[in-house]
Amino acid sequence: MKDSKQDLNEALKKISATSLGWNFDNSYTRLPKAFFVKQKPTPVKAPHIVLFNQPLAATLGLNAEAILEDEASLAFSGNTIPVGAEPIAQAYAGHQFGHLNMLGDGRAILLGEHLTPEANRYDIQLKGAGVTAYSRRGDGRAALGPMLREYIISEAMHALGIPTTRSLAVVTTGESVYRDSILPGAILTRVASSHIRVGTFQFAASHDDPEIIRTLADYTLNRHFPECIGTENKYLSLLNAVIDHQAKLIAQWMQVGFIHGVMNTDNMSICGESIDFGPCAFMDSYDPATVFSSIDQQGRYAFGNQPPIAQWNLTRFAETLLPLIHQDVEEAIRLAEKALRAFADKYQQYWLAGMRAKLGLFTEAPDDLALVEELLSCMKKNRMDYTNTFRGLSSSLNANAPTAAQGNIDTPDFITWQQQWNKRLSSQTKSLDDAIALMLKTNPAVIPRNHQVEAALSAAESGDFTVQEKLLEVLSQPFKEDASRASYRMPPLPTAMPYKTFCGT
Ligand SMILES: Nc1ncnc2c1ncn2[C@@H]1O[C@H](COP(=O)(O)OP(=O)(O)OP(=O)(O)O)[C@@H](O)[C@H]1O
Repeated sequence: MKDSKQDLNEALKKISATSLGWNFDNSYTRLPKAFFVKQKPTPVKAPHIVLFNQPLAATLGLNAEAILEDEASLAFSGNTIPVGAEPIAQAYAGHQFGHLNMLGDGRAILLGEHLTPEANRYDIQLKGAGVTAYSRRGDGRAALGPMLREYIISEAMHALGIPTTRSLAVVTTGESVYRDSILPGAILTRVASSHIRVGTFQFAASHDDPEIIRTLADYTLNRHFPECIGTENKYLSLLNAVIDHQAKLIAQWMQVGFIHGVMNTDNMSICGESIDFGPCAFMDSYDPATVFSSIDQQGRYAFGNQPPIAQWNLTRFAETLLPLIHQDVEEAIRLAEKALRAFADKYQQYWLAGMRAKLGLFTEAPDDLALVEELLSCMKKNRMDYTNTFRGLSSSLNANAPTAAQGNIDTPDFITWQQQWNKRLSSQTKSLDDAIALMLKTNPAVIPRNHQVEAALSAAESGDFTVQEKLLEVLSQPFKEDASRASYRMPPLPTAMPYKTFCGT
């Protein structure tokens, strides 16, 4: 992006709409009118682009090098609408902490679907772009801190190899938003394979018309699961595919210690991407009861509850599909229940396969589950750091490791566990070097530590984006380890106050 202070005129506005190279094809707007309302973003006073994701722009096939800073500020604030975009707010419902509500994009506006040169389809959405028909009593806006947080965490998740929506840009608006205090406003450009949520199906099912839900299911099959279309019962196949994707996703979250924090059904994406990074955070010391969100008083969305909550959400999804799965209600329920029961097995398989890799194991042995569970209970008892313990395991095997076995300790239970694990490793035909290599690409050295994220956000709120830029750079290579990154691996001080996250800002 070139730095330019040239004045903006109408001609430039027209260029800005096209010069990025958007290629919109808005299939969602061809759905029945119930699914969305047409809604343009509300222009903001003084848009200024503060973050732009060049690698993601390249993935999307955009001409990011060519765009001027002022053009980008207009384009990513919604002050100009790209040619071909058909801005809408999407309707959806959602079980929020167990209670069903009718929702919809209250502060997000979908510009449209961009087709990359390889014909991959991505939703381009502006989050914080103004009021919509679904805003209820909200102002349609977002504060800078939470949008930067979503940018950091979503990009960190991507670098960890976890399916996720992504962040293309953050623009400050020059306007204030009023929460508990007065905060700077911002807009995030979110990129997603789609924004079809479990809640979108719940919204469709709330209509007394099976054709509405069939239309959404067919649309979803075409867009995300074309391989299911030719099967004997394509709607049951859809249910199975969504269950499978979620089992895999949640297993990946559990392997890196990610706590989503607000797994409401409107925050579960049908295509299996992580979405909505409001109150999420990564766990430091291992404890399945860990909760960071200030509003999750019962621990509904605690770390260890994420797999059963995913199954609960999938059950709500299955309910919406019942009329499509079979004409006979009892048979439909029987088929759906069978599919849902498979979630636990699938999840366990994905999780155990991932945990084996974290321990450098290439083969399967009957005692592996017990080996993993013993390590976790030792970590819990000794309050060991989840990320550093796993990363430290490979250093403990390697006398030439770049750093000391950071995170590992010498309590009798951990030493006994290490002996069992070493025995298990030596039963493999693969070499120890192979095991170490597997572990080093499976166990991240760096995750978005809560205190690092907060430091980046508070610097940004006072106008200094360099802390965030450095953090983003480190997080873009989470498996890399060198002395310059050592401070990013430090857990919070034991004396630090318990960390709290907040959503809805
Ligand atoms: N400031 C706001 N103005 C209007 N609606 C809002 C506002 N904040 C949240 N909402 C709406 O409240 C609902 C729940 O909010 P939540 O914080 O889970 O979503 P979000 O972060 O805005 O959106 P998403 O799930 O798309 O990431 C959503 O329908 C959202 O659009």
